[in-house]
Amino acid sequence: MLTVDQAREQLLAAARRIAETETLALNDALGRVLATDVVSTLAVPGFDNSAMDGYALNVADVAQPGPFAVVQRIAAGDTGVALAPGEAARIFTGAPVPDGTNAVAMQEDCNVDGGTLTVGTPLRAGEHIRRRGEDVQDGAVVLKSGTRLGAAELGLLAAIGVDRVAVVRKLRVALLSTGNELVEPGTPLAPGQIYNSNRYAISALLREAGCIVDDLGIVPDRFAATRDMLAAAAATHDVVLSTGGVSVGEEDHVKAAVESLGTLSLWKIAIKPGKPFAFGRIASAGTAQGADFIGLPGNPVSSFVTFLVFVRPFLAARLGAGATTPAVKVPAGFAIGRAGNRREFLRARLEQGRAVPYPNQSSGVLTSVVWADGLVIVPEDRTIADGELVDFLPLAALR
Ligand SMILES: Nc1nc2c(c(=O)[nH]1)N[C@H]1C(S)=C(S)[C@@H](COP(=O)(O)OP(=O)(O)OC[C@H]3O[C@@H](n4cnc5c(N)ncnc54)[C@H](O)[C@@H]3O)O[C@H]1N2
Ligand code: MOO
Repeated sequence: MLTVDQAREQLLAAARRIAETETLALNDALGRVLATDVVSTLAVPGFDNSAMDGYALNVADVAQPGPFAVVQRIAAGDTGVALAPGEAARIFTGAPVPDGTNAVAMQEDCNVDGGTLTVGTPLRAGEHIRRRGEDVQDGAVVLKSGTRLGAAELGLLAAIGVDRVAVVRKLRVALLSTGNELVEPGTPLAPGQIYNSNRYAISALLREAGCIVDDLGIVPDRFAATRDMLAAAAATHDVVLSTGGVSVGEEDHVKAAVESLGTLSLWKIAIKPGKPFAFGRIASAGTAQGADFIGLPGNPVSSFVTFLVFVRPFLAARLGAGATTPAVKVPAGFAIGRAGNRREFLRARLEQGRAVPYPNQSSGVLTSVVWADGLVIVPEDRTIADGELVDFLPLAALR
């Protein structure tokens, strides 16, 4: 068996970075990956400005509490004129401080009587002034190529006046489901049949990972049809992903068809759930190097977990982005007395700061993933004592 780390390393090494880019308006770029570094052509803030509603003055001019003569009024969007010694300006948050200012007094600390200001609380030089460039300096690299654009990144791009960004084009993924027992929701079940849940869960995970998904449905149970479908998918997609049919005893045409069109490695990975996992490449006339093939295990929790642990970082690498798995240390709200030989990802919740696993950890129980807000990592060959610190991966950070 490969360890989780070995499997991840091999996948990342095989991930060919997408070179094509497109330029999008900021509002269309949410979740996309920056294709170039972004350098600011201006400073933010662009000018020294007031952090408070109050009075701009110079504490070196007049011994506090004053008096200062209030001679001008500067609102946000206005510009003032330089202060002479002993003068103050009525000023509002965000307004440029006039030359000669070295502090702003909050209006709550001020007493104004007929244009004469006294300040009740002693002020230090620099207080309540936001300096030019304290957020972004002119010429600074504000975001690096490979950054995934979230709400904060889009706000920062707007703050430096950028309205369009070059991003890596989306990955095109063909999704197929294998299994004669599968039926689509909306259709009645015959004995022995189950609903195709992976199709919906994995399609959603792919879209959350920034992919365009073409859902090819349930593969027909014939070799030639399967091979033709895979060849066509590989010609027009970056990745072909299937669920089911990767374990040992399976009568499954996907594996044979992938092998007839390219290469396939069936991996046994020391991970629970999700031990069987297939990875390969399908050659095609349409693309120079063909499409990647990923075969996820059929059990719904196994496909979900292996997607998060392996496929998500692989797709991110193809887009030139990093995918972090930000584990936090939390005390175990459980104990495991017998060490296993696979690294286990328990579906768990934080309750009073302790990680509590869902009672049924079977790889068919999708309720465990819905219930959980994270995955506890139980290392291979280890027991866990109640209260011991364990790694917890918040699901929200993995999607
Ligand atoms: N003798 C062995 N049997 C199994 C092994 C093994 O090592 N030796 N591994 C087990 C493990 S671990 C897993 S995980 C599964 C993976 O099997 P496959 O990837 O071949 O998946 P299937 O056999 O097709 O299905 C497994 C399970 O999942 C259900 N399924 C499949 N597709 C879907 C879908 N789209 N939506 C909902 N549920 C689906 C399927 O009905 C089965 O119940 O193999 C073990 N066996
Ligand atoms: O590893 Mo399998 O994924 O237990 O069900």
